[in-house]
Amino acid sequence: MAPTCKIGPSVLNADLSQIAAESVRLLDSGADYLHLDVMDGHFVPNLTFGHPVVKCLRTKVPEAFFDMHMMVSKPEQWVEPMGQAGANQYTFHLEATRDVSGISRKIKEAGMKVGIAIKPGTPVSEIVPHIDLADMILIMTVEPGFGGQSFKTDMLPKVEFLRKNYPELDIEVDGGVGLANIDACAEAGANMIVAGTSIITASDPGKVIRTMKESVFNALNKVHLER
Ligand SMILES: O=C(CO)[C@H](O)[C@H](O)COP(=O)(O)O
Ligand SMILES: [Fe+2]
Repeated sequence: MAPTCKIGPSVLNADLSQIAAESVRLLDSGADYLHLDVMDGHFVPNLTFGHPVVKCLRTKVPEAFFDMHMMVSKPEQWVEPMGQAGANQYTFHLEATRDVSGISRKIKEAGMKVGIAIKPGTPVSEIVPHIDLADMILIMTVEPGFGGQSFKTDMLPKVEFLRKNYPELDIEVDGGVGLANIDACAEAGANMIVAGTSIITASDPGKVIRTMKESVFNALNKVHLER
């Protein structure tokens, strides 16, 4: 099935004391899912929140798709707690595990979709042997750890490679994405767009989300027409 366009704002740079209200505001602005950044202070030099927060958030946001970006050193450790907390997709970093098939099986057994992320320094070729295990591949367009960083355009060839070789794959970009680079992301073939700062700080988040959706929709349509 052809990939569809989905915009998933990250709440990383939102007012985390109001994470539920901020999540509702983003969903009411047209977000297709929520991208929740979990950091353990080991895999990345920053610390955010874990499954207890996700469990509470789920009670306030019962319907939304929670895309967990697990920037943690021991991703296996948090699979079951996140599944029980109500997460829908569990995206671990390829660099954080030696047993991709084992953790992927655990994620599916916990009732979640499998996401595999790679950092800017990891070649896209390293993901190829595992591609059949994944529901989604996340191409980091910043060094993971902080929101508000500058977009790394040189990551887009990784997206192009994946889209060319896996036309049905969900491909997500994450980090520094905004209106200045959404067309490049869409034309490279990304169909799941994570944007934090550019949406959270916008005076009209709905307008930013609609503009991003239009860009990705046009790019997906163009590819479809060229086939
Ligand atoms: O994974 C992340 C950082 O490691 C965040 O999801 C990403 O940075 C989103 O925030 P922004 O759009 O502000 O870059
Ligand atoms: Fe993220």
